[in-house]
Amino acid sequence: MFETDHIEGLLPEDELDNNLSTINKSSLQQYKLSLPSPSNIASTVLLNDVWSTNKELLNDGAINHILNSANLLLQNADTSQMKTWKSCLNNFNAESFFEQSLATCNQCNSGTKHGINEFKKNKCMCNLGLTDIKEKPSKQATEAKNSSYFVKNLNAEYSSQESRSEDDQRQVFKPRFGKPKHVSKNVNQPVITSTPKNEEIDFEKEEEENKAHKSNVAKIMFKTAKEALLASNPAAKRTLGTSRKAQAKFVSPMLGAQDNKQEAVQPEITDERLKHIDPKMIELIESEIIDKGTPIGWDDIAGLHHAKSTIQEAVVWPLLRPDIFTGLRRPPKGILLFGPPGTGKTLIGKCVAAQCKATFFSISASSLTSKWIGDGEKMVRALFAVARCHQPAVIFIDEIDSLLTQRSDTEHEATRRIKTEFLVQFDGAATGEEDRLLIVGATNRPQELDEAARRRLVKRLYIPLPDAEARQQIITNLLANENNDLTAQHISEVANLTDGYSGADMKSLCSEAAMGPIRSVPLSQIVSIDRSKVRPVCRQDFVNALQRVRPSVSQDDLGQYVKWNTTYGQGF
Ligand SMILES: Nc1ncnc2c1ncn2[C@@H]1O[C@H](COP(=O)(O)OP(=O)(O)OP(=O)(O)O)[C@@H](O)[C@H]1O
Repeated sequence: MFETDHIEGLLPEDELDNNLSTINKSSLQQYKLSLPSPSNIASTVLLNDVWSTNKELLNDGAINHILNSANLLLQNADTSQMKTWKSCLNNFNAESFFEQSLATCNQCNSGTKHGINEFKKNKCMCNLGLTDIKEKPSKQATEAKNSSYFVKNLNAEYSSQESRSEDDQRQVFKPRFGKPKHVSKNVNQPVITSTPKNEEIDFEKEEEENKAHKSNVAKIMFKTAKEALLASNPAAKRTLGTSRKAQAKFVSPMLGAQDNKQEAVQPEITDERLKHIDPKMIELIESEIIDKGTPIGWDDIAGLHHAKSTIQEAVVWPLLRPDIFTGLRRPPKGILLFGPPGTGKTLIGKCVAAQCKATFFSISASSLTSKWIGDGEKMVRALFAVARCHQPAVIFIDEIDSLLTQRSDTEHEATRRIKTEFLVQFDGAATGEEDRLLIVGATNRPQELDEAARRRLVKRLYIPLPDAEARQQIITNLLANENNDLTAQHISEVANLTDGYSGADMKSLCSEAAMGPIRSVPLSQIVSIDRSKVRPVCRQDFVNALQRVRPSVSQDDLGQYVKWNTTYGQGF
């Protein structure tokens, strides 16, 4: 540790300048800046470097000269302007400093300063003006000798080395250059013989401490956006940085946005049944799989009277009155809706959920085997677990054929595992007396379902294409909110012209017809025209639309459904 207390003030400023006259001023400045603290690391680095490269060549005079120069520099250091030593040392060239600290050689009359290389090569042993300062003091040594500091700290101590103990000898070198150096016991050769290992360790330690300090300061000064927000708005704590839990709603991170909505934040799910389920999956199910759309009523589904009454009797009433539907009246846990695409299978599933006041979970089986490939198995488990927490619940599985296909040698291992998990969960739901879960499977390819699926989906209902009456109802329902001048006769006419159209096809037809009035508006007015000025949808629009929208289901396909229905369906 550099001892400033007893040195400061001992050497007047101008004397110091004189003593340092042979030393480059910019080096002095650099050295001053490199001093981070009174711990004097920079000088230690410098001297370690010099000693490690030149220790065999250094004689007493050279050492004393270096010590003296460095001492004076240190004394002159302005601690108030100190910067961190490491950043300053980046620019610090110890070798150049060493050269600058050497005086002009006046013994070999070279007239120039010797470089460190000459010094190393020992080309000139005239000591470069650094002969033992006791016997042949150099100019700066003479000047320094005159100063009280030098007399007290260097010359006097050095001259009395012989009478010192080893410990005391260390003190000769210690105060000016940081940590104590090991010196030879030979008083005539007080050359440093080695740089102790622990000194290097100390140095590293100091560097570590410096880093830690910087990091601490940075931590104090730096605030992340989240921390800044929390500092100014502690209420935001609940919504930032943590994953939302199963029932948590989205809360805007905007300042103050949530102030009025605190009540809307729902409590976390603490249900034991969800303990082993990945919260992310629960969240996904809550956000993507639970259908929170408009409730569907029986009247919203055109036609399909048989299917509707069967479902009502088989599953809706039992779900509403589980106390009556026990024993033999116990409802099936799974039903299958099969038929051509766009005939209202999903509508029926939604309607069942709405009528039973149940939570409607809607998932596509193909997404289990593709979108969540790898996680499909877990997703199935999570789905049933969340559904159990939301009883009564309807789990609607679209394209169930892609999950419960007939086994084959080419079946993918992941798909097989999902399927197994699904059947396990299904059976669990089926046997759980208390569970009020209904699994509704929908498929356009019932013939691909395997036996295990057929057995579990006890009620298998054919959802056919809508008949003329159903198509008429679909048109009427869809036009109810549109400006139109179609009479019942017109609608019936359109219904008769659309044999073979599915419910989804009918919807497309009505959308196309509704574009007729818009297409009749001149392009120049389309942006500005008043809504009331747009003409109503008319019969001709449907005639035109019929040219563009064609039925999507082929007769061949219909034949297969009928056949499968005869074999495995409820039949009607
Ligand atoms: N019977 C129907 N009554 C009223 N609208 C229907 C009917 N069938 C189909 N639709 C209309 O067709 C759209 C698609 O129906 P839905 O999704 O229920 O068919 P889907 O049988 O589930 O089809 P997919 O097999 O392709 O999944 C519905 O949104 C509805 O507008």
